[in-house]
Amino acid sequence: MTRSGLSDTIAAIATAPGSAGVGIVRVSGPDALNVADGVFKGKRAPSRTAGGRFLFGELIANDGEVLDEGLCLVFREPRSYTGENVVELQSHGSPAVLSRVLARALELGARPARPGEFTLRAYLAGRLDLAQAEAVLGLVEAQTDGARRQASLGLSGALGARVARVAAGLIRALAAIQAMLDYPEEGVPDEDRAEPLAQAQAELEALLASARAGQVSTRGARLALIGRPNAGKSSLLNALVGFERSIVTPTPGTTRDYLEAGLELAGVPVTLVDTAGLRDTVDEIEAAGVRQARALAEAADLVLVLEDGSTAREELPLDVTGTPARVIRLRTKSDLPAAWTDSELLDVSAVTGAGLPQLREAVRVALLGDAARGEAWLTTERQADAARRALGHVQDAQTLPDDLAGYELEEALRALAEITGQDVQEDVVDAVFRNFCVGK
Ligand SMILES: Nc1nc2c(ncn2[C@@H]2O[C@H](COP(=O)(O)OP(=O)(O)OP(=O)(O)O)[C@@H](O)[C@H]2O)c(=O)[nH]1
Ligand SMILES: [K+]
Ligand SMILES: [Mg+2]
Repeated sequence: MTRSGLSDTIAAIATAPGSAGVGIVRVSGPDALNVADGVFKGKRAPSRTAGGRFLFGELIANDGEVLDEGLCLVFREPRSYTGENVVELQSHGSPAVLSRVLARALELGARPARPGEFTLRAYLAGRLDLAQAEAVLGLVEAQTDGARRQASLGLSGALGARVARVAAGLIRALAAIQAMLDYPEEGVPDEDRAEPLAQAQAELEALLASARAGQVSTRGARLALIGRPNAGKSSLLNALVGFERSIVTPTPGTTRDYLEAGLELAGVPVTLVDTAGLRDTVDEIEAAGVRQARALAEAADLVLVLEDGSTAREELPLDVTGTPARVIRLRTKSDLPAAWTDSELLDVSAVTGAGLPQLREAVRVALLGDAARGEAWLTTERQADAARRALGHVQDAQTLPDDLAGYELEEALRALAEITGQDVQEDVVDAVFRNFCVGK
């Protein structure tokens, strides 16, 4: 997408494909009001709303045929989403009606909007920064409350504010360095440079720690349940999802093909993967399941390793030396008399539910770390990459003489500015908006 052609008027169906109670065609640009006049005939006096006005009336084709009854909402520039004149034509959410309304808008001089073009215009008009535009995409795509919360925080500008705090510290350090260079005889104290730099570094490290949490909370995570036959993997999956998703029997080797169940854990969209119990077996089907289980464990974001606490402990046919963040070890069937104990493992019972709250908390910590819930996180790889480069420059600045340190801090500030899009190349902006759907 390029920035040329932004002086024209665009139109698109803004609601999801398919039938629904209400559907919206959105029009933005200098001709939006003319388009509205051509496609909409009001029946009653306009009602006033905060941002503009809305009218009840009819949506009409070029030959005067009434397509549907509906509303016309007018948002005059600059008090609109894009900063331009915007009209939203609401009809019943019928694909047939919406395609005719859109066709009429195009006849009247609008052109089809490209993916993300409404939000791109909001960005170019300065109504949103780039991180906020990414948050719009995150909000549209949010499948869980956690993803929604992070997107809302991003959209509110909280991420921009967090980044601005880091930038302010760097500017303070830069000013101190400048003073040292210009007035060496004044004896500017070393702390004036060191303190804001150390603080900026800590804040950048916290921001980067939030990046993994942000990506997990938007993209979701895969959790594999792994263990010997009859360890209680299927029972635990059922207990976590709250219904009998997976077959449970006293026969070892019940689960062969793996199966998945989706749920929300700590605000994260999680896919639980139940697998075949690990053992050597001559059964061809079960052996294939065991091979698959190992591969699923490799590919998972987090592995729950289960061991039956009610029978003699057997060695796990699996290397669980993964980092603690990747593996949570469980002793199952804690409602039964313990055949062994191990303080390294978390006791759980699928039957009584004991230990499940602690398990959910352990999953939360493993997936999200200590990224604070109320704070804005970096949610895209683009943002994380810019923060990583900024941190590198800040670290370098602390080891260099003043004149070179100043240069590193300027580079760090440039990298930070990319997060909110104050200093980005057109192709980066295009890449951000390419991910949007038409109508956003
Ligand atoms: N008392 C008690 N029994 C349990 C618990 N979890 C599982 N069981 C029993 O242990 C047996 C095996 O449970 P499954 O959930 O099928 O175990 P699995 O690990 O999926 O077994 P495979 O699929 O064969 O590898 C069943 O008889 C379950 O009822 C538990 O927390 N407490
Ligand atoms: K079983
Ligand atoms: Mg099973």
